[in-house]
This record gives sequence, C-alpha cells and structure tokens, in this order.
Amino acid sequence: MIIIDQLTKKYGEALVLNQLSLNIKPHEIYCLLGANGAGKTTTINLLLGFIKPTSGSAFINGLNVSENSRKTKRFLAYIPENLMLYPTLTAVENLDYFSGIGGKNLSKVQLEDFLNQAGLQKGAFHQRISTFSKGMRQKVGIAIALAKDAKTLLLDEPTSGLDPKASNEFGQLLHLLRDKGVAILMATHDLFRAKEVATQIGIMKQGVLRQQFNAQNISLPELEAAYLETMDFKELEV
Ligand SMILES: Nc1ncnc2c1ncn2[C@@H]1O[C@H](COP(=O)(O)OP(=O)(O)OP(=O)(O)O)[C@@H](O)[C@H]1O
Repeated sequence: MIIIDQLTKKYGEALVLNQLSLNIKPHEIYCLLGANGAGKTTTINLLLGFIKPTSGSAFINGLNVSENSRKTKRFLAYIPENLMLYPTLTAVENLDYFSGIGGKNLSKVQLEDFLNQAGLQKGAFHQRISTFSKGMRQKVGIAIALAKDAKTLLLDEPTSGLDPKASNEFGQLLHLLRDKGVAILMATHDLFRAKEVATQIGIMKQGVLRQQFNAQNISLPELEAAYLETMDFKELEV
C-alpha cells in the first residue's frame, strides 16, 4: 500500500512537486505520465527516502517514509531505467545478494525458481550480468521483487529502450506481481504500455497531478488526446 499525502518538494524557490496525493492499494498499478521535469522521479525518490519532502508525507505499508526510511525498504522493490546489478556476478549471485539485503536467505533452488518466474531463460541463470540485454536485467529486477516478497514496487521508466516484445513481457510480469497483491507505481513516457498494464493513470505537469483516469474507462487514443491537451494547456499569466 502506498499513500502519498499532500507531498510537496521545493528546491530553493522552485516548486517541483506541489501537494501530490495518491493512494495505491494492493493489486493496483498506477502509471504516472508527464513530460520531462514533471516531477515523476522526484515522487519516486521521495517514496524511496532518497530525498526529504518540504511538506506532506508518504507512507509505505503504513510506515511514514521520512521516519522509517530503512524499514520501509524491506517492503519495497525498485526498478529504475537502468537497474544497478553487479556485472561480474551471475544472475543467481545478484539475486542472492539483493534478496539477502532484503532479509531473505534463499536456497539455490529457490533463487532459480524466482528467476524462472521472472521469465529468465534457464541458460542465463549462471551467466554474468555483463552479458545480459536490458530486458534480461529487468527480469532480474522482477525476480528480486518476487524474492524479497515486496509489497510495493516502484518503477521509473523501466521499459525505456526495451524492444516491443521485451516491453510486452515486462508488462505481463507486472501483472503477475499485481495478481500477487503488490501495489505498483510506475513512472513512464510510454502511453501504450501504461494503457496496457495500469489500473489507474495520472498525468502530471509541473509538479501537479492534472488528470486521473481509471485505465479501463479510457481508450489509448483518448489517453493520448488527454495527455496532449494537458501538455498544451497554457497557465494563465497573472
Ligand atoms: N537536486 C535537484 N535540485 C534542483 N532541481 C531539481 C533537483 N532534482 C530535480 N530537480 C528539478 O525538479 C523537476 C522535476 O524533476 P523530475 O526528475 O522529478 O522530473 P521527471 O518527471 O521525472 O522527468 P523525466 O521524465 O525527465 O525523468 C525538474 O525541473 C528538475 O530539474
């Protein structure tokens, strides 16, 4: 469960996130859309406890992130655009290391089972990460989320640079995690993938959540039109 309550972030005079409120329950995938600089990564960094809010609060599994940043990481998995894995270690070794940080001590068979669930081909389990494509690395990220038994998954442009097949596979893996009851927040520029995977979609501009949709109630052309309209809307000069 992710609760964002009137979260605001300022850098000096620059207001980069303005009173954002969101509620993402288990079994939900919330896709956050917005142009470069809209505040999507800032939102994720606040949820990760990487930066402190100017005002407002964020809660992961009922814990205030600002007060329990270390504890909340136990419930969290995070997949950025370029997942940081150890290139000279194998997929199994990386999974062992990162699930260990998450407090899990798993056998080789269990580790391999999570990689299998994440769709990594068996031949790659014991290969070094340095030989992996981006799609394979993202699958290791999903395996880490599964192995940690994460209740919350944060994703920052995870399908950027993936080919359509890899991106489609990645979307299916998100559905697997959703079905397990994970609450998922994904920042993305990919309207098509957002429409494919999301239960809810929000459009941000200049740190403000401008529009929200139930993904079932909007077609892809309607979503694109709403996005373009939001981006084109000029603020009234006072
Ligand atoms: N450390 C910082 N100091 C000052 N301004 C910052 C800092 N970090 C981010 N910003 C500003 O905050 C705003 C929001 O940035 P953010 O990275 O959250 O946008 P985004 O929606 O994720 O964009 P993108 O799609 O390009 O990733 C931008 O104007 C950015 O320049």
